[in-house]
Amino acid sequence: MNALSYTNPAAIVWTYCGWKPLNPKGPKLGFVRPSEGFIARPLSLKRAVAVGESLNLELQSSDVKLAVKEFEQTEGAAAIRTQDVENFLKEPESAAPFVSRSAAKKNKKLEDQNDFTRFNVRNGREVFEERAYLVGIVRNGNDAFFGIEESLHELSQLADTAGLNVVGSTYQKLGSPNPRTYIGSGKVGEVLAAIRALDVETVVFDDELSPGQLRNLERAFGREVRVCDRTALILDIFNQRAATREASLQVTLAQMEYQLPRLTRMWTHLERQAGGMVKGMGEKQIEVDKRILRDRIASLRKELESVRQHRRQYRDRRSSVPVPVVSLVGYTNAGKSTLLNRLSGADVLAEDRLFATLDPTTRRMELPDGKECLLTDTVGFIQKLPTQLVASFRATLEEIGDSSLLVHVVDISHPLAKQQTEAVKKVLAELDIQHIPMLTLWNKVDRTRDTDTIREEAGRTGDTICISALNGDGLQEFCFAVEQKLKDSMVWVEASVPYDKGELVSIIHRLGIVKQVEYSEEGTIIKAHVPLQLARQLTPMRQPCAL
Ligand SMILES: Nc1nc2c(ncn2[C@@H]2O[C@H](COP(=O)(O)OP(=O)(O)OP(=O)(O)O)[C@@H](O)[C@H]2O)c(=O)[nH]1
Ligand SMILES: [Mg+2]
Repeated sequence: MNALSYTNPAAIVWTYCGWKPLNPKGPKLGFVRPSEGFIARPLSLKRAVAVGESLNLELQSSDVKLAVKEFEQTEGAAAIRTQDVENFLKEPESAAPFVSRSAAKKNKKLEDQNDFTRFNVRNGREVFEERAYLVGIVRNGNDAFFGIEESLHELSQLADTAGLNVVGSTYQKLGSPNPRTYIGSGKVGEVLAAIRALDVETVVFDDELSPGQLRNLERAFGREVRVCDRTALILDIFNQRAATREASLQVTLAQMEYQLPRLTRMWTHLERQAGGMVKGMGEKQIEVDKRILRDRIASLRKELESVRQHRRQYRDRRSSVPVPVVSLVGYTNAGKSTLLNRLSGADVLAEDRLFATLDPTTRRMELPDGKECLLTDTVGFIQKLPTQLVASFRATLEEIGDSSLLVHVVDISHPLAKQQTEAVKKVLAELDIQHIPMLTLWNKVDRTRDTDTIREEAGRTGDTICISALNGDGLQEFCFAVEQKLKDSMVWVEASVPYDKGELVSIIHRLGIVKQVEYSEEGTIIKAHVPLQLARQLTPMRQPCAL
């Protein structure tokens, strides 16, 4: 049958694919794929337009009147290339025979394998640069503080960090995400058209997808297209970046917990880099895999606990010399590591990518008055932080609770500086650390245009200092502020330190502000402002303070 005998573009598409009409005379055409006996329902009007557009077919309203109702199984339409259809429409008889979907994919895979230029080195690993397409939604009455464009922009930065090549993006306004496919079915068709037009290999969604949504979207886009969400992307980045045993255990655990309910071909990204591809897992296999996964999760938890125990002991030892700890917190890419490097001469990786730092790094830093403190760099925050990650990294984040001072680093040159600040505050609020004094740094002032206004605003906010970690602007002011804050948080003690504990006296001199020293028969009587932890150590030796 000649496809041109149909006026419905969808029908042309299906016939071209070699499908047979179910009822050639009826207005609502269904089609049967002969080899598989699969019955396709007609395309919706919207979908037909989308498919038609992707095929560059000119649609008349009379053409599409026939195309009604939802069409969910889209595999057939997806395989056709515009050029093929054009050739077919011009010369139906002599056009090249339709290349079956799997053969076309095989060819494409071979092409890919030869495409060595798409292997890039990221985080010391070879990553295949897949072509990615981003999809988000704007919820009506959205109370999120990130606009959709910004959220997608951030998603594209994440994709870039993960080693993907973003070729396009789209979004849809919805009351709430579609429970079956996250976006509406019409939009699914549109994305599918884009997948074909741009040769997309991975579609990344801006929110976490439910296991059902993931499955349905995978089905809609076909097996060769990887469907992935923001969470999977962040987990992927963390996996690539984890350097210490603890971080890599935490990430693996988070990944497995995410993977468990979604056990499909989701995690082929890394396997694909290794040259393999898990495909066509049978139901039974999935059940077996789920059990294996559960067992591994349990043993990982145990291992993680013992690693943490180790670190806790190390930390306890460290706190036996109670040097005040200043923790740098803030949104990812705010400049925390750059600041740490600048102030302590450390050599922590700082780069213009999200999540450069995963492991807390601590360095000694000298303050203007000669006192010292420990400066700790922490993992950056991000909006929509995956819950699995929050849980896994909780222990790392909780260490912030031991600090004497929190320094919130903000990239003030970022257009969304305010929203990022709020997102960080939200995570901090969940950590039960409100009692710790906080200093805010507006970093990257060298990149801002109206520096004076920003400085004025910082002045009004109080406890906010403008700096440039890059060129050193404002760092002296910052150091003085840290010194002042630490002093403010010190406790006044009067203690009689026995002579056999002479080392304590030198610690008090090193960390505290000593006001008076006297020598009695029992020991050194010392009056000083000292950090809280040191005051606790001195408790047995303390004397009642004179009022
Ligand atoms: N212009 C300018 N760039 C800066 C400044 N501070 C940091 N940067 C740049 O910002 C980027 C991110 O800096 P990092 O120090 O890696 O940021 P981070 O907060 O540690 O990021 P994560 O580890 O990902 O959380 C790097 O390219 C830095 O060179 C600054 O004061 N001015
Ligand atoms: Mg960093």
